[in-house]
Amino acid sequence: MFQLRLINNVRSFSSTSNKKSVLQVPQMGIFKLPEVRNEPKNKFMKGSPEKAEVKQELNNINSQLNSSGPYKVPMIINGNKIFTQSNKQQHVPFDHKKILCSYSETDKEHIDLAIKTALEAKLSWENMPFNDRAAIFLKAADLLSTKYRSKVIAATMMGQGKTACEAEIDAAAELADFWRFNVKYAAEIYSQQPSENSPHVWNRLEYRPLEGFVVAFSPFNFTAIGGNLCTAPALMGNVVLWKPSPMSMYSNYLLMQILKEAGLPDGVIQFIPGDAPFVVENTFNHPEFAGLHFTGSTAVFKHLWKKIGDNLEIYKSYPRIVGETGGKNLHFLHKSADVNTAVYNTIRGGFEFQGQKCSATSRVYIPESLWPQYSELLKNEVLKIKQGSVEDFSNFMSSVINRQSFDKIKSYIDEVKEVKDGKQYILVGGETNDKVGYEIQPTVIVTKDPFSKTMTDELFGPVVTCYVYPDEKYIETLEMADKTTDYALTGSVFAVDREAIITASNVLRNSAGNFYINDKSTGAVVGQQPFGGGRSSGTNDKAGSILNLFRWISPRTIKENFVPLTRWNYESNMES
Ligand SMILES: NC(=O)c1ccc[n+]([C@@H]2O[C@H](COP(=O)([O-])OP(=O)(O)OC[C@H]3O[C@@H](n4cnc5c(N)ncnc54)[C@H](O)[C@@H]3O)[C@@H](O)[C@H]2O)c1
Ligand SMILES: N[C@@H](CCC=O)C(=O)O
Repeated sequence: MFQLRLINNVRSFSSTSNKKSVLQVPQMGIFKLPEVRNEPKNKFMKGSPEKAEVKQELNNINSQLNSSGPYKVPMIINGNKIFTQSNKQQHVPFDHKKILCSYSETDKEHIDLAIKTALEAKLSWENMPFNDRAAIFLKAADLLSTKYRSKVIAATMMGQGKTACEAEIDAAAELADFWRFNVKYAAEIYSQQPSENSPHVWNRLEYRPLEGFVVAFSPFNFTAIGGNLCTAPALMGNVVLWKPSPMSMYSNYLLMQILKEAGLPDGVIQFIPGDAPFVVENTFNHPEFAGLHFTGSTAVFKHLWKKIGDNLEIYKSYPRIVGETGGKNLHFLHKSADVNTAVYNTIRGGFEFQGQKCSATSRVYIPESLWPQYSELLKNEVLKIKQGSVEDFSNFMSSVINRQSFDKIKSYIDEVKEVKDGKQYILVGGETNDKVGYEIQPTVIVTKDPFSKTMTDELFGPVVTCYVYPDEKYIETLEMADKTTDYALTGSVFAVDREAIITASNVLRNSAGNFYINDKSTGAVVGQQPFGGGRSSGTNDKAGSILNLFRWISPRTIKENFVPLTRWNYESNMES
């Protein structure tokens, strides 16, 4: 393990109160962090304790909803739970009549209060020694992975429609990894110091947080992403206003409780559910707006970037803009590919969590020599997929998140069914049902048009489109795939032939920020595959890596001279 080399030996800080304290904190040791490893994932096998615990938490949620009604989620500003008159609801996607929670929406008065009290909390927070800041997030990771594990998993299952396995990967493992690995990366940043010192000089780098506050907007599809977007800047000493997604409100609220229990001082992260454009209008117009940490759709991110540009004259500093957005991710098979591997990975990549991952496989290129075998196996296996409530652990898939998403995906499928131009057809799936949940069958479309709408648009649902190419046109088809969409998030090549792998890697260099060889386009693990894409898919600042943390600091160079200066002129000046 590397060592923490803190430069600021003595700092002043106050703990949870907003009063400025004069308490001096000496540094009497250079502390080593505990070793960080990826959180092991439970499998929820029959009879396992973890399965029983999650089932119990699901029962607890149902009992609460039946006896007392939906959970009530407040804003949290400066540690205070605030309920307003304006309430919205989060539904259960696979049983949409059921309301999981109602949440209070922010108004102008409370956004102003959140900004004011965050800025008041800032000095104490940034002055807290790194060891203590680190301990808060390490403790939060441990609380999440033990005491709160099943509770957050159950909330993610009910609210976002994830199966137990998918919720485990996201809400337990990935978030614990984000919180632990970010601490390790922050320590690595702090230990990066100038390598050279002239005689009698000591050069240092101090990694200051940004001046002002950061705003985080998070998407519905990963509880972990919400928990990372607000905490990564906070770990580096920033204060953050977090607007969670309306469709992940309850699980995200639980994270605030964990952070509080872990010792996060009041005001450092303000939880402000609300109308997104309203929150934008009332935070982006502040001189102390210092950064945007966004994950969501490309259109929204581009809109936010323009807003920030329009307000540039207002700001004290140039705001940092970090945004990870949509994808149109490909699987590309070479004729040497292992067909079984390619098919099974396509099913996992395309249909896990109903295809609602930015990294979900949504276009597949198959050489014609493999198509008969590939299409038959794919069709037969997709027909075996069980879909329904996530409370039934034997289901592999559930429902998409809401009515808007259901209608959008259905409209794309219906168009393929209705336009009988002989260019595309449905190989398997294509049925939809919104009676109980927003259910869309796993659907495979086959197209002769490599630029058809389902080959280019992000659908964010369980729809995979296949394009069959002549075996001898491998390079040309790779080149075409590179130019097919504006997105460049994830992509995979399936091949045994090493030359084919090298060719794909070269041609697709800028088509994917995460490139996989004989593996699916989804499932990046913190600490192993830093995640993010280029082009319209985002700023590629790699969530859960050291690169992301660099965006939340503004380094100060410090040079100290130990020897007094005895004259102002130089030796060469003495001759004349
Ligand atoms: N690249 C990645 O790492 C990554 C990860 C997860 C999700 N995503 C992308 O996120 C999208 C799905 O998530 P979503 O449906 O929650 O995305 P979304 O863009 O609808 O919402 C994301 C966040 O932005 C807010 N928002 C919505 N409209 C807004 C507006 N006009 N102004 C300001 N904020 C606004 C939402 O309330 C939410 O908090 C997909 O496009 C997916 O690819 C990307
Ligand atoms: N990091 C996740 C995707 C996050 C986007 O939704 C993956 O690699 O599958």
